[in-house]
Amino acid sequence: MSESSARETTNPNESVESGTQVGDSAYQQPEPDPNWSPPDPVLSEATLLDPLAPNEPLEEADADAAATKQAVARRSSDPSANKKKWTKASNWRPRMVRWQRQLARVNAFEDTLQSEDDVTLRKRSLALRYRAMAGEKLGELLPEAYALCREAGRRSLSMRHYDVQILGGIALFEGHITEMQTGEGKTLTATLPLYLHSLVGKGAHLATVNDYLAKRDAEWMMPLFEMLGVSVGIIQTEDDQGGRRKSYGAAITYGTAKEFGFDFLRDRLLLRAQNRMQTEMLGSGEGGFSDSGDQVVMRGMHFCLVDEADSILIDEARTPLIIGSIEDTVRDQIIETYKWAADNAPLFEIDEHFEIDDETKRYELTARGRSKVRALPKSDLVRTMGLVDMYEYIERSIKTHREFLLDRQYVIRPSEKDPNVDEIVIVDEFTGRLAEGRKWRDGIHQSIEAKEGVEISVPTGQAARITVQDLFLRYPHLAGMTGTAATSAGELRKIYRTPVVRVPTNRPPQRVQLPSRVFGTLNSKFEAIAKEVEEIHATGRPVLVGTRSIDKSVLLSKLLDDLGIEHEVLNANNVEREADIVADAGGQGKVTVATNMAGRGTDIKLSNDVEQIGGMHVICTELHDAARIDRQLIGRCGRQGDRGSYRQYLSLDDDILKGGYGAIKYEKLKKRGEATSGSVDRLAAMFHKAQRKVERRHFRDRMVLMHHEKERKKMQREIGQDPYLDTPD
Ligand SMILES: Nc1ncnc2c1ncn2[C@@H]1O[C@H](COP(=O)(O)OP(=O)(O)OP(=O)(O)O)[C@@H](O)[C@H]1O
Repeated sequence: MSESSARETTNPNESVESGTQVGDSAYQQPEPDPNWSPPDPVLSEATLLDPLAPNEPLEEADADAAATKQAVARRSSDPSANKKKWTKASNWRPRMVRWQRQLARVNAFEDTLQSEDDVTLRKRSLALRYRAMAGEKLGELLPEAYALCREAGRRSLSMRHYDVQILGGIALFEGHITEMQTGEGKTLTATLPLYLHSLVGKGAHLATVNDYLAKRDAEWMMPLFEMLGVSVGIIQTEDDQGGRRKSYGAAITYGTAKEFGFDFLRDRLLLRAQNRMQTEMLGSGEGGFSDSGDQVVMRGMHFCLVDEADSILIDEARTPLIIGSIEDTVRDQIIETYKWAADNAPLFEIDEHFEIDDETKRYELTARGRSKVRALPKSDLVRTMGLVDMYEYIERSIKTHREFLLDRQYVIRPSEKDPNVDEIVIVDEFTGRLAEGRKWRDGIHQSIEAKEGVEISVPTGQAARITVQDLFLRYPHLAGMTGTAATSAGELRKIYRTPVVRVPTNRPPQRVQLPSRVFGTLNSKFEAIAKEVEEIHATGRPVLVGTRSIDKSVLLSKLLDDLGIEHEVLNANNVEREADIVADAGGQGKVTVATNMAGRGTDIKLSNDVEQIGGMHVICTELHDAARIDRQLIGRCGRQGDRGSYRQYLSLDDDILKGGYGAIKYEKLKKRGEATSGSVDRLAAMFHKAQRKVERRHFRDRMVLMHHEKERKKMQREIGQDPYLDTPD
């Protein structure tokens, strides 16, 4: 079938190919420009986007937030990040001119530094630290600090920061979120502001999305920091308090946003406990000194660079971080009810016994459904549960039966604590990795445990909580990096006061988008995907196929086996071989089927021969809930100006349609889609519309959470309680 010709179909099982490129405009890669030349170190207005509209004053969400308030005030009073300066579009140009001058100053150091030995570099670094500690402005130290970093990168990692990376680093120092294309080297760029901010000795944090990336990036960049005499700490979920304290004691600390948040909460709980003890001892005449041996692990919050900023600052912001407290006294009753609901949920029929609200995704029993609940046999323990609670248990269990599926949203694994006991481990929707230690809230996790017959983890009350928004607003200096911030720029600016700038690529992008294909059914889509793999594989180009879930990676693997195509599968069940699989994936004739694990942080290097025959081809088998995740997969090809191509496959069975339009509308749309004789572009647009609907729903969830948290904290403060700690002071 020709790539360029659009055609129409009425057969749902047949592939439909769109004649033009479809979808988000962000997907559309320009044809490589033959006249392209490396970006002028001087950014042009066209390449560096204006950071949108003026910054609105941050609504004083919570007054506790004395610290938050101060942090924001400090950020605003920083001359380089002065809020007022952002209010006029005309003020954008002076900033660019300033950044260009800074870059020239960085470059001016290069020859001198290159002629110096390692010891002299380190002495320079030490001298910078003294100057910073003595109160010299970091902006003044920036040119030498960035030049030192660049030289250390060149010597220790054989990577010299490109000019565009230095410019990105300057924007980060000034509190921006920089949008850098996938594969442009965010990891190396991060070293610049981290090093500069670390000079004042208050710690610089890099927050990323998972333990794996925190460790990988820290270890990768470690030689550079070591050359400059800067210590690096890494926080991992399994670390004990002592290990954490040591890591936070380092000049630069890599960790996940989640761990930073939990450490903040644990420290806060500890401080309160110590204060209480001290007060009690004073009251009992024992004197005011107490030393329980426990110490807080963090040493304040000074600068945080958020990697994958939209993922952390936006996606993760939907759920607050919560530390659980003591066991619930009605534990047995609750466990028994979860089991009872799991056993009975499959007896309930959609429409007859329950309905699903398209907008809110809430499951609600109908009158017949409720009477069915009342009629169900129950043990004494369940019977003592309130009727309304019983309805809720059943509704929740119906939801988990329908929406939470084994090998998609979760896997069952022997527990790390006790290998004889199985446990549910969430598969992170955005990274495809196992999210060890994370649990769904609102009883969903327990409901799934009951469904799968594994031990039900005792639901706990909560002792402390913080939202991602509150956490990051506590840092006086905040910046972020991402491959895909532009779509979230408004939200980021409004909540975090961080303007978004786009940094140009170092070499021209050469990634080519092939027209999307739409199918009637999932099976016909996967068969066509397998055929495309076969065709591209025959040319020798490596192929990477991204699937949305583990079970679909297994399905495709079977189809490829049938065609006799040798391939590797990378999913959360196969983590041990990840490094080997990724190292090989860019070789000639390699085929790799991967879940979103092959997203952010997967740097597939092409072998030399592959670049000549067209680079890697990426196949996206389904749209994800966030367009950003699709772009991350696409970003595995065409990195650093390499050649590459990608194609999006869609089918009317795809989850995104159901998720976006709701079950009832989806059925109607499906019928229309099957019978459509209209434009294929319109069909594909329907999928992207569904994706935007899901994104908008998530946005609303975050706004509701923020509003709710704001009210909650106001109330806590009114009654004189710490807004982050839930049990009474
Ligand atoms: N200045 C440089 N000189 C040489 N190689 C570089 C430079 N900067 C980045 N690279 C290379 O570019 C590749 C991509 O880097 P990195 O993984 O940090 O990109 P990224 O922007 O984080 O991508 P993604 O968002 O897809 O994870 C790596 O192989 C890295 O070695």
